[in-house]
Amino acid sequence: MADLPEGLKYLPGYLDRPAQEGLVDLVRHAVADAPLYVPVMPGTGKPMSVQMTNLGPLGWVTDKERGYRYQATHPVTGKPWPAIPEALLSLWDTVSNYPEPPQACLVNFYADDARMGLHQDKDEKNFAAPVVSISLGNTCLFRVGGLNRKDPTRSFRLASGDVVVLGGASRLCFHGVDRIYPDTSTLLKNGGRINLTLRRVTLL
Ligand SMILES: O=C(O)CCC(=O)C(=O)O
Ligand SMILES: [Fe+2]
Repeated sequence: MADLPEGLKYLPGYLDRPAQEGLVDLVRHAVADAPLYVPVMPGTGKPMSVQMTNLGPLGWVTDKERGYRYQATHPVTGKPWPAIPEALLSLWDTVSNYPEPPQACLVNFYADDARMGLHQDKDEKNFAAPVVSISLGNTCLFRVGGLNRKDPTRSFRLASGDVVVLGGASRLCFHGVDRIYPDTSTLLKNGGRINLTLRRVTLL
């Protein structure tokens, strides 16, 4: 696709249907142990429209008082996050071009009316490693811009099985999800969209 930021890899249809079903199954099992919860914005305490959980030694969390950060335990259960499944570690190995494994897999669940505002992924200490994003379920409208919030953006749809790698010069590009298109996939029985992002958090 033309005009994508340098370093952004867009891999449409990267995962076939059986691979997508396998990942949904793994996510379902993980969510039984580490339930989805509603994160709130720092300061205002405003709830996000996306529900979240994590896999891996570290997980991205946010709350009113302490803001955005990574921590080793689920904020509701207090338990360590479930492990990142082998299928995701191997996907990272194939597409990340980074020698160390991911330390966090953020699981975002979007109901069909959820969205995610334009933001940078910058709570990691490691910007050399890419963020690898996997889309499952209903198609979304994804927007990506530049390194400044006001830079021009371009939008494209991410369908179930698509993978995006925000690496290199695109690692800190602003991005967000403007909308979910209902009934565009049969993968999730009750609709909505799951996004998984694999991240390296620490430098070493
Ligand atoms: O849902 C997506 O495609 C993007 C998610 C995202 O940007 C994030 O979790 O930081
Ligand atoms: Fe992001």
